[in-house]
Amino acid sequence: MPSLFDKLWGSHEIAVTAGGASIVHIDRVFLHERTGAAALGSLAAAGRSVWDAGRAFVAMDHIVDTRPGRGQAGRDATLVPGGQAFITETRAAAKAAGIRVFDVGDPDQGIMHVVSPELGIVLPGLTLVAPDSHTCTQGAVGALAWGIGSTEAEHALATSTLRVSKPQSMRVRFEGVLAAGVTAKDMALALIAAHGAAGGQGFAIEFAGGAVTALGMEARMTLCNMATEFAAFSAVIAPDDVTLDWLKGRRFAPNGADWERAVAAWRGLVSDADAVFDREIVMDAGAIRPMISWGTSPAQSAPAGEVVPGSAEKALAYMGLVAGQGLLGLKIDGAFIGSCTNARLSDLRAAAEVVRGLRVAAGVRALVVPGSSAVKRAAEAEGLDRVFTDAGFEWRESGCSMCFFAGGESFGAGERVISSTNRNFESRQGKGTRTHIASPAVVAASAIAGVIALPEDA
Ligand SMILES: CC(C)[C@H](C(=O)O)[C@@H](O)C(=O)O
Ligand code: SF4
Repeated sequence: MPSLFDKLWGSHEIAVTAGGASIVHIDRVFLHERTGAAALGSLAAAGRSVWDAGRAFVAMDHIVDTRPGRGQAGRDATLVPGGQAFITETRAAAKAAGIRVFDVGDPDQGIMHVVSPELGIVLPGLTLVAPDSHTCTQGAVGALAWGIGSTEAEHALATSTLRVSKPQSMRVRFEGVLAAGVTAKDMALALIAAHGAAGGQGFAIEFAGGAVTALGMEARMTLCNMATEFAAFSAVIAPDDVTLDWLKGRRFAPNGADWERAVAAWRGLVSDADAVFDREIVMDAGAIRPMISWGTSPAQSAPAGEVVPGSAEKALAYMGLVAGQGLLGLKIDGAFIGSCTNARLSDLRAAAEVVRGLRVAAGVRALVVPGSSAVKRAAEAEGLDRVFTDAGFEWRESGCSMCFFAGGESFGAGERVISSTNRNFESRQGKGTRTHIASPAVVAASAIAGVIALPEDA
């Protein structure tokens, strides 16, 4: 009868308050330098301490310099004016609290939502919170992971609990088989385009169905990552052999007999056949095409090749588009491959496959920013860095980089950028920058073509 979400919630709910909110046990807290100092600082100022520092982690990712060779500029380098304090204060506070920091220069540094699964910090059946909206990425391994505010992070650090209103449950089933060249990013954009940017609001989503179980682990993270742009509370995928194979041997994952015991428990983390959901959506995976956003919300996305609709004048004006216009063939100024959505090894491989032996079009600024330092090393071991740099891409150090303007670097006003990130909001990648979001392969193809293009046209 219970769904996966019911099982995760039920195993963590400690009490229900008179007002009906739940008190939930929190297994892991992840912080980053943009919001971490606030949480740790007010905790210390209140004279409280971290309940279990061994279950808290900090990643330096949001505002750290990602330009090649940042090491020489010092580990506190940032292009955010006045931003150094975020880095130094977060580091000092974490150190004082005994919390592990994945710092600049550390081989484990990277974007928190990439690093945490990569190291096996997030595991099936756990609850994990972080003051970052894309925390639900980590639900892809079968954990209940969601984004919170700094004040809640302070509370979670101090008590290993949180007060939360129980979300409703939704299952999104992608049935059928994806066509060649269609990715998890396209599945997410198709879902959000069909049901709106607020379609998941108030819901903990379980992604299921044949097209989801057929995804590799990293693609599952892409799908769960985009649940934030669907306004969902969180997203989860039931752990299966794909999950277990991917997690086995990760540094913080259990090993030996502990691993066997854990696996036996994780096998039960599935929705029962007769589980009831507050809402269910079924998507025909076979009908999904490569998606590209045309507006200023991920919901304003359409299959490549379709024309821009006439329903959103403000978004079209911002994007410099007119109704009835096609996106393919539109001239671009920038191409960005990076972020917690699409900068894992499989993403970089897919993009490299497209650019191998080709050159970025004149006038296009193209960048690849690996999601973690480990992804960067693995890509370099395969020679992917050379594939990109030979083609004319910048090959960066890991971090959030130009996924968001607040990282300190940006594209120019009016510039059209195709990006493997998750948000195409106004000024997200620079004041007045026009962002189109798409899969890494489509971004790579467009960089080569100099216009928005599909891999088969690059
Ligand atoms: C800076 C941070 C709080 C923010 C978030 O919560 O999502 C960022 O990661 C983003 O993607 O906009
Ligand atoms: S990569 Fe982008 S979306 Fe992800 S955490 Fe960083 S800023 Fe947010």
